[in-house]
Amino acid sequence: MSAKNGEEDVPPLFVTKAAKGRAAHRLLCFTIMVGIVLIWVYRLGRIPGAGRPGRYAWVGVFVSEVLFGLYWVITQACRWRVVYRYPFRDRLSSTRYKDKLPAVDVFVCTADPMLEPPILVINTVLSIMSYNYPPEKLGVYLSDDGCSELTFYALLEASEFSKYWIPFCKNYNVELELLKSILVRTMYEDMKRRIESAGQKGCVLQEIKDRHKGFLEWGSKITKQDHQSIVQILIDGWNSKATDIDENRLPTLVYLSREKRPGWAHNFKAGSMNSLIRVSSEISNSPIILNLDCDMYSNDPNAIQDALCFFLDKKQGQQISYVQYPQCFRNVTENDIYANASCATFKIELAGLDGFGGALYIGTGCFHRRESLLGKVYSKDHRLELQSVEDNIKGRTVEELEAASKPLADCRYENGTLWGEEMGLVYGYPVEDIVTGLTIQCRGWNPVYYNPSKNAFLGVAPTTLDIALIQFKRWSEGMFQIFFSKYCPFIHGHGKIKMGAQMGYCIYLLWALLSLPTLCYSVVPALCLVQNVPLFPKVSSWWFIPFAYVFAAKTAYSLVEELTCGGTLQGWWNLQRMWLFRRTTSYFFAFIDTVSKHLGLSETSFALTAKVVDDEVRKRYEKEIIEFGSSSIVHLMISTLAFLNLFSFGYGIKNAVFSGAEALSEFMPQIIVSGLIVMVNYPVYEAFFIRRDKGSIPSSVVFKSVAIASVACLIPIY
Ligand SMILES: O=c1ccn([C@@H]2O[C@H](COP(=O)(O)OP(=O)(O)O[C@H]3O[C@H](CO)[C@@H](O)[C@H](O)[C@H]3O)[C@@H](O)[C@H]2O)c(=O)[nH]1
Ligand SMILES: [Mn+2]
Repeated sequence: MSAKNGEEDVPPLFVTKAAKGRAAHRLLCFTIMVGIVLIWVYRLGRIPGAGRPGRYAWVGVFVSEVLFGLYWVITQACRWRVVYRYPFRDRLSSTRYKDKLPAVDVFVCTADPMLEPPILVINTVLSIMSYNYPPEKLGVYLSDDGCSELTFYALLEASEFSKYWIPFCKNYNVELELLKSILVRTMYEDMKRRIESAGQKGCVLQEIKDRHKGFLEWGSKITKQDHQSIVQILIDGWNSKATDIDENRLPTLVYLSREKRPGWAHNFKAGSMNSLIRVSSEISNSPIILNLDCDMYSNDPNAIQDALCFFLDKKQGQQISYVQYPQCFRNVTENDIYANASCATFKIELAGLDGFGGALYIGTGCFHRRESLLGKVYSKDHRLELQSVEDNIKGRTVEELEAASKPLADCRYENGTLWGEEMGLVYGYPVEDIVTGLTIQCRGWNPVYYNPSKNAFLGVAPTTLDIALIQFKRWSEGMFQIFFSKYCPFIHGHGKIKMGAQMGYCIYLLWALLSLPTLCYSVVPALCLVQNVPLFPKVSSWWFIPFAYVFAAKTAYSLVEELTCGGTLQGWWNLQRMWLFRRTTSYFFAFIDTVSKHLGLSETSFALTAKVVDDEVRKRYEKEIIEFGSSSIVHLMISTLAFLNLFSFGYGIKNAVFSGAEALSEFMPQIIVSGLIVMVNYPVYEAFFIRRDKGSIPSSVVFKSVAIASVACLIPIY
């Protein structure tokens, strides 16, 4: 090995490569941009004069096209400089790094034993405990915001089962999904039965409770919203006596339920993560933290090694604050009916943001450097602390450690501190992850987005339309709030992160705003059509070309993108529908709620998504039949838009047939717009006219929406 300036020439642990086809993409962007500008020019030059019908409709459509166009520009920021990362896992196993492997703490968050069944939670925990990583360097912390003895009981069972399970995984090199051995399988099934039967009873049997002191914490009357801090170390992994059946060491396993009291804001997942950071600092204090949602199990026992390649790289590793993996799901059906997989987001957009140094932190599947998460500003001399867990413990007993860490999870602890502001995850936003990632980048760190070919983690995607839309409402609302806060990337990030990254953030932060032009485009052309007010150039005019080109090019582009990312044609079509549903419901209600929050009318909340549904619903999901089923305002909105466009499309066709070529040419673009909306809404009509199952649209919703749509058709156009 050669020596340069006294420094050893170490091979890098990862490389970064630019995506192919940049030039072609940029050329296409240019032509689309020309089309967009021509559309603006056309609109601007032909605003109907005062008093003429359709003047306001015209202006509305024009404003929508301006917003769509500008939004399109920022979505290209994310496609401009796409980069991919490639770690060299094998190089890490060389002797050079053998003793330098840092300890890793894994945080798992759960919040409700009904929506997130304990068996699901411990599946995640068990998958992490069997990582192919020195167990004495691994700590697993479960934060239970549900403060449930059922979850605690499940974790206790898991700690016992792990003694058989971990050696089994290591001997046979299996992962959770490949649970095949008869003995271990039976043990697992038995454990699962016990946990689920406790769940059905709603409590843990006294004879089981007598087996562990931890249950004493649930002695007095405690509720989810009102209880003391609970810290229980179930496996003290630093103790050489904590071993599995093969006498190999076990990872540390800790249960935490931070204190909650009425009147104290608990800040949802961000609060839970911050308690985890502090409690773990008292126990293992590992320099690397992996953070996972409770439904997201590890699918690759070597994922830690991959992530470490980034942190330990001699040249660039020092500045890396976190390594974010994509959020992939184990329950996505072939054509991804609710567009959960977001292929283009995870394969292209996030990699594109990474190209500008703006890799997002998306809350789960993310390895952090503890010090950057704590709020440290990047400086050149940061090194990963290699202090061992034993050193941190300083000979204290399990009871002493529990006693010392409990106060760190108390409500009062954060009073008058910088937690939630400059330390730990940021408070006040339902998307704590995005805003926290942004603040970390603004402190000079350089995160990495890594999308391995083998999924490192697999989570649970929503399986009903309601859950899918509620999730997007929380996200779009949270992100819109960030845009209007002091953390707006253009202000907070000014001079600190690249312009491309600032713009890239806005793809997501501005989701809620997009609801307005989308609603305008799905209502105004339809209403104008039934009132015989033309809004677009005639098909026979030259001006029709930019409209047609921009639409065709963007559509073809998104289709090609989806197919190259592994999606199906049907999946892409489903994405178009979800795109419309999200924008006209989730984003719209998020927009309204954000505005009302600014007026002080409501408070931030975090709507937890259910990870399990009943059998009937699950079967429909597996058959890719959309679950409408409830009569919420969301469904009223969806079916009103569907019927409005059905009416206008029908009217437009009828008119075209009777009024001849001239009218056809004039109204064709509007017929197309309504026709497309009708086509993507096909499942809505089907749910009303054909389906009879419980997931179809309640007739009350349909009657209301037909009434609203009919009345709307009578409104004169201004
Ligand atoms: O008060 C709370 C609320 C939630 N959670 C946990 O947060 C995680 C995410 O909640 P979930 O209902 O599954 O929401 P998702 O929409 O699936 O979550 C995505 O979006 C969130 C931000 O909105 C991020 O925090 C998540 O990491 C990201 O996966 C789960 O493990 C919950 O147990 C808590 O610990 N405490
Ligand atoms: Mn989730």
